[in-house]
Amino acid sequence: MKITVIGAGYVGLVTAACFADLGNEVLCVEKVSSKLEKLCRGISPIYEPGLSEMLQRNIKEGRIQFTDRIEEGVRFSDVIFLCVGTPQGEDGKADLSQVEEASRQIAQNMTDYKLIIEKSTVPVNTHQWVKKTVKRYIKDKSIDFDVASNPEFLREGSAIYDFMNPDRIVVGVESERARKIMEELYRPFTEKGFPLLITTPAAAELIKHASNSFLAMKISYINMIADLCEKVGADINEVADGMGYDKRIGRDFLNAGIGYGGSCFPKDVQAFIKIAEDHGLDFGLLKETEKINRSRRRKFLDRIEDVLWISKDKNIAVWGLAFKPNTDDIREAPSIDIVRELDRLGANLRLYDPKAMENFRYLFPEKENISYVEDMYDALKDADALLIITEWDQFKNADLDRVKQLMRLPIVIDGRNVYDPKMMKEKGFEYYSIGR
Ligand SMILES: NC(=O)C1=CN([C@@H]2O[C@H](COP(=O)(O)OP(=O)(O)OC[C@H]3O[C@@H](n4cnc5c(N)ncnc54)[C@H](O)[C@@H]3O)[C@@H](O)[C@H]2O)C=CC1
Ligand SMILES: O=C(O)[C@H]1O[C@H](OP(=O)(O)OP(=O)(O)OC[C@H]2O[C@@H](n3ccc(=O)[nH]c3=O)[C@H](O)[C@@H]2O)[C@H](O)[C@@H](O)[C@@H]1O
Repeated sequence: MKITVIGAGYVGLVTAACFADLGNEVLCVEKVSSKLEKLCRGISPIYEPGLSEMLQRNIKEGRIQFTDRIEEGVRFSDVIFLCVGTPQGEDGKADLSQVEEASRQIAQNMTDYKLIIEKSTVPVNTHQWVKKTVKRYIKDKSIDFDVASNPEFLREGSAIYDFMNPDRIVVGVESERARKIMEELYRPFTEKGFPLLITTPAAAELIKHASNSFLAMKISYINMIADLCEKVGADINEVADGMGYDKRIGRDFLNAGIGYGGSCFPKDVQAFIKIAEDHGLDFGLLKETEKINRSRRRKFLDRIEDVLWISKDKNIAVWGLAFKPNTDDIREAPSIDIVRELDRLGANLRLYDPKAMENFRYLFPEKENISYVEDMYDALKDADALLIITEWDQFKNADLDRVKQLMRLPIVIDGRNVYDPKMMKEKGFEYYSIGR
């Protein structure tokens, strides 16, 4: 099948690469010239495990191409995925200007039938607005078109695996024609037994926001339990394991820590609160979810101040800047608030992340008290404390004897519960983690 993907970000690029890898012919439209220039040279502008190799393979075999010309994208195929950004806008509402712009551009270039598929996360009933916009801007009003909702559930860091092995595929359609195209598109998945749910577009849009908000709520819930564990001397991991064995609860997303970040949970929870509000409902549960999440970063900073007494002039090593492991994405990462505050307090910070340092440097350029190191152990020389903010595997597998040897003081403040407290104590560390 021929497919057009608009927007080559984390979702668009993975969608384009995976559909190409499944044998489709894909044209990906990206308006940012620096990204496009890289893509045309076969270089992924983002880090996502396996993505570069997949892109290169499919470029070589002629199944994927890139352009910045939307008219080319509209001409190329009848199936157009909208994978543009829907960032947080004013008052926490989703900013839909990229969706509106792309819908308008598609309409202005349409000369025959198109199926426009929202893959971006959008508020319920956005498909109505996309339809209205296309109807307004289309030149030939007799041209038929459909709008479908096909939310994406991939996680950064395991995006290709998630896309290729979905728990479910959700497709919201209004016409038989659209349903048939979507079923054909996802046949390689349904043939392997992955479930495909056909719903209305409104239900599909809601499923996405409801799922993300539920997962965020699960994280805030376990973080509250972690606080309780600290008060009563229980271990949050034991509690989470004990809860997780119950199939109705499940162990996933019960990892306590410094809270969720990333480009989606924070903005999607906010947007869902606003969506409810727009329909006269007070989603207090999600407001609390958000409040708990925000307080995690402050709590971690308070812990640092409690342990070090004064952060000023202390040498602090920071391991992990990305909002989660296996990505270079730092959008809404807890590291941002933590580094900003420690910088304000006058600490000397030596930062390390396997993939996210380039992005972090844009926000925090190197200066007298902020430096970046290429080797995680170099961050530790004469350090008064080590902070762990992202649970990359290389931190889990660190040579702890070497860590201790390099540091001035063997203090580790771990925001992601990477190590076993008993083992750390035996090794002579002063070790602080979450909920244990
Ligand atoms: N990042 C993630 O893990 C997931 C994101 N989503 C949702 O998918 C959507 C996209 O997210 P990301 O890929 O993270 O965003 P992103 O910001 O990384 O990518 C969006 C891309 O679209 C491009 N773009 C915008 N308007 C365009 C236009 N008119 N023509 C051509 N290119 C255009 C932008 O330049 C940008 O490169 C959002 O709604 C997000 O909530 C859903 C599931 C997972
Ligand atoms: O809509 C989206 O963009 C995506 O949002 C999340 O994916 P993502 O943000 O990429 O990564 P997650 O693995 O969900 O982690 C999000 C944040 O929650 C934190 N987290 C996750 C799990 C956990 O148990 N505890 C916890 O603090 C992570 O550290 C991270 O900061 C969802 O998991 C995806 O299903 C969804 O498609």
